[in-house]
Amino acid sequence: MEDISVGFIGLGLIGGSIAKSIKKQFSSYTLVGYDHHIDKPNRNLLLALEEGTLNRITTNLETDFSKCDLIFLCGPVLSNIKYLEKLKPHIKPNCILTDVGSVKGNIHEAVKILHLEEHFIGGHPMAGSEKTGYDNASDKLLENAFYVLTPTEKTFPQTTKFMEALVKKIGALPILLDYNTHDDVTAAISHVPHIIAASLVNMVREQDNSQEHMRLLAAGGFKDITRIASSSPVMWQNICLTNRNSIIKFLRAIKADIDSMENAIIAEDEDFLMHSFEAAKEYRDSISQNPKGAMEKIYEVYVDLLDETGAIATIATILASNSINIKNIGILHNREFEEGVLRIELYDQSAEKKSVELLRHYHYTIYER
Ligand SMILES: NC(=O)C1=CN([C@@H]2O[C@H](COP(=O)(O)OP(=O)(O)OC[C@H]3O[C@@H](n4cnc5c(N)ncnc54)[C@H](O)[C@@H]3O)[C@@H](O)[C@H]2O)C=CC1
Ligand SMILES: O=C(O)C(=O)Cc1ccc(O)cc1
Repeated sequence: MEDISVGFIGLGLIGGSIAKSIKKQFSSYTLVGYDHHIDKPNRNLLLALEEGTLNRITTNLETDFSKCDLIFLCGPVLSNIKYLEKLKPHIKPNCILTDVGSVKGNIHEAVKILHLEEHFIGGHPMAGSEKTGYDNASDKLLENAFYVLTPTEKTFPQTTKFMEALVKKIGALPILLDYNTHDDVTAAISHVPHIIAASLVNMVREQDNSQEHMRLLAAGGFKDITRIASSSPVMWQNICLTNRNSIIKFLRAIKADIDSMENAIIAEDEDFLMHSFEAAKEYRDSISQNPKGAMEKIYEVYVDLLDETGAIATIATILASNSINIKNIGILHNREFEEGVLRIELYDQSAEKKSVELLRHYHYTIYER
């Protein structure tokens, strides 16, 4: 990629991490930063300039961003939208505008109204943390994380290609989605979980006794499920205000589920409770331990185990002697496989296909799921 000028509006955790990664991969690119204190540059920008991540900081969008080939909008989702209008009269004809916001529908609507579709491609790195600010930014933050891009039919193919290449170069995994699908998916796996984490913390805060025993005894499970409640309040307020339909849909679904659990507890319905926890465990266990928390495709084979000594070793040997590496192996007991079945996780689709063929060849019973 030829040397270009890249602008950042908002240089906190995500903007800072992208800027650091780009600077590391493309040291000759010119990086310019702007943040929301118009009169005096803020701490995030000064730190990034001092470290050499940014070449320049500016308080003047009109002059400095008119030279940019690529501009990242990295503030809270509602503020990103406001910058579209401010930037429109000043950007170069071939400038690419992108954002990192957790909601995509709202910014795409604004882009349409402003006739900026030929400049804009939405983005959302599916990685981050409960921390904020440039102090916590890292060139490693996006490594191996999915990075959603939301081109539309108006996006130039070369813009999509350029962004895919850039995302790969900074170590993330580009995935193209339409913006409505993005907003539905993230409502279920990110936005509603955040609301639940916040509600759980608030429930404990309100229900604790005067000696604060709940706060004192809050243990691993509570801390795991509520870590994200420490995230930036303004960011989550903006997300809730912009992805309303999808969030409301999934909040209603989970409220219905909690109601069913409550009814089962009132009715002492042992089976219902057992099946609910079993189904949750099975699905959760099937989500592999990706370090960034992203859901990746799982390649797996289920095999009936013969009741004889060394049965697992025989299967492992068949696969190993055919150069198939096993990622994970274990016996699974659940309602579907009451007697137990051997679950073998592989690294890719071709290993999965080859394993099925081989084990069938050796007369093993394979279950397709
Ligand atoms: N925190 C996370 O884990 C993730 C956040 N996102 C999205 O990334 C965006 C930024 O989030 P973070 O970097 O985490 O937040 P942050 O709080 O670390 O950084 C936000 C930056 O934007 C600046 N800012 C705020 N309002 C502004 C305005 N009106 N004009 C210019 N600058 C402004 C702040 O000064 C700060 O430097 C949000 O849209 C969020 O939805 C996306 C993926 C993950
Ligand atoms: O901290 C975590 O585990 C997160 O899930 C961070 C996060 C927050 C918002 C996003 O849009 C994407 C990722």
